[in-house]
Amino acid sequence: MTTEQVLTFNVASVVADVLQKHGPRFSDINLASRKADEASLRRYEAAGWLRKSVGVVVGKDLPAQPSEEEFRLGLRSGIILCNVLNKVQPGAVAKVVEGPCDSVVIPDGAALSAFQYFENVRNFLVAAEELGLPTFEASDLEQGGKSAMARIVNCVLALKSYSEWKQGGEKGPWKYAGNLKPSICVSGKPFMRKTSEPFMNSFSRTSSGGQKSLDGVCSEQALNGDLGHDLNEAGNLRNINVLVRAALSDKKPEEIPITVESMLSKVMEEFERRLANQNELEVECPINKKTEEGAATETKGKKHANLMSAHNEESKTRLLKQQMLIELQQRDIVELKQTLHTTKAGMQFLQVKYMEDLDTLGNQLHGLAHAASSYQKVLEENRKLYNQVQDLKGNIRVYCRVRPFLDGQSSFMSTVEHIEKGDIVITTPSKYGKEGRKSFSFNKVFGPNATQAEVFSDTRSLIRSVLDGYNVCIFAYGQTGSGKTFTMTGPKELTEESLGVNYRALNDLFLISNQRRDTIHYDIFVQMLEIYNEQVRDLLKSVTVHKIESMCQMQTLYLFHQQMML
Ligand SMILES: Nc1ncnc2c1ncn2[C@@H]1O[C@H](COP(=O)(O)OP(=O)(O)OP(=O)(O)O)[C@@H](O)[C@H]1O
Repeated sequence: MTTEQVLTFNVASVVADVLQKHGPRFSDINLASRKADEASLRRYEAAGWLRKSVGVVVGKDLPAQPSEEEFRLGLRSGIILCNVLNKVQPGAVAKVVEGPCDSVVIPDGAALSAFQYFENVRNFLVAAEELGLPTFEASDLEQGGKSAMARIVNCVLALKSYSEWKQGGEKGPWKYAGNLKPSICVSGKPFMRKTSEPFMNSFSRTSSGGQKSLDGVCSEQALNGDLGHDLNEAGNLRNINVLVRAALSDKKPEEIPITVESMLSKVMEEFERRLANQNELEVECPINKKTEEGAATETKGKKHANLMSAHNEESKTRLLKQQMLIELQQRDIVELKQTLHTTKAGMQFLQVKYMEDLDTLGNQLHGLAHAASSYQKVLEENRKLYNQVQDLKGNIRVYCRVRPFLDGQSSFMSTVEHIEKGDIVITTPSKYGKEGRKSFSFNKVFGPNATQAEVFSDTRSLIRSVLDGYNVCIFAYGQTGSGKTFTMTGPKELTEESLGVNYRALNDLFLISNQRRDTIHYDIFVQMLEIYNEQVRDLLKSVTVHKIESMCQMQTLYLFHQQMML
């Protein structure tokens, strides 16, 4: 086929058909919803044009963007349709019933009005058919339904197209939906009103003249399932985008070029098939060979050729874009792989380092445990040595403390002549010679000025021996008023400095036991006893009295009362 010939189909519809037929998952992209949107757009277009054509007053019943039902009701009376048709083709409808009953009130208004409507609709349909427009059935306006609406909208849009063709000066043959208008194709066939035909038959879109005209073919094509694609080229272009995306959406990047290639080859096949069909049709239809139509056909052919090349260009551009996208994604994948590799290596390095750190920590812990056990051994050794020192110092230690003069006593009455470390010399003025001067030796002698802390300092080491498991006994001995209570407890008004041996010993006992609490658990018990006139009295259990003999058998005694007598 040469480019001079006219294409009776558009390229976009071929591509859309192929994509619909072969595009995978086409049904998944909600075809129904897309068709509904498309139908709505077409309906709005038809309604808008009708309203514009007939004006606000006549078109008051038809909203600008009507629903299917509103569209049907708006056109049901046929008034708008007839008026529009008369505007496009003056005199096409001879009589238009403007009111439901021409202002005559009829009791059974609804039925009669319906008849009046049929009259309008019938007249419109007859006139439209004579013009070669795709028509619908009068019952379509009564019953409604999707396919009925599609037929009505198609008819209105065809009328619109026809009107635009006329307004454009009727240049070239009028074509709608890719088919030449039969009034031009079929030469010598005048427009004929068929008002004399039976009412219902006159509404049939296929029965005109008892045979199917080219209009009929056109109508049939327009009314089949692909109505929207064949009628609206711009819509087809939009659809192609949607279909291409749908066909490629679930494909892997490496599959896209193969898929696109296969789609294009199918488009070419379909295109060639349709060309062949058209050739056959042209052979059968000598009308197309009219010389007066040659120029127009040539122009149309060129237009289609241009359109085809534009489509090819567009397809190539799209293919290039997709290839670029694929390359970009492949680069991203390579980068991601590298990142993954680096991260993996980093993780492995961290794992090795973590294991090394764990080993080091384990070794250090082992060293610490070893040091701790050594420390315990050293500590034990130290304890033994400490207590051996205590033994060497003497198991029994005797200290002497000289009480100072009390208030009211004169110091020149003192019998203490001399004190030096562990020795004290006492003089008795009433006796002379050897008897008047006596010397005594102790572990240590504390003079009248010795403080409570100094007295306790020599006793302190024994408290630690108690906690090491040794028995210790501390007691004070002396005549009445010599200062036993003062040394062991302290004065009546106690201060930190004046605390006696008992308080200080107990403080040390709890302090050391607390320091050792992590390694040794101590239970500490206290007894408070009074021994008087050879009788022992438990001050915490005042009823129990023991003989002094039984008391002597006790191996451990932590605390002694200041008046303990042996
Ligand atoms: N080193 C001292 N410094 C100051 N005052 C002391 C000292 N020793 C004892 N005194 C005082 O001497 C007095 C008698 O002391 P304390 O009561 O301790 O004697 P005691 O031996 O316990 O007597 P008793 O056997 O009758 O109970 C108290 O008033 C006490 O405060």
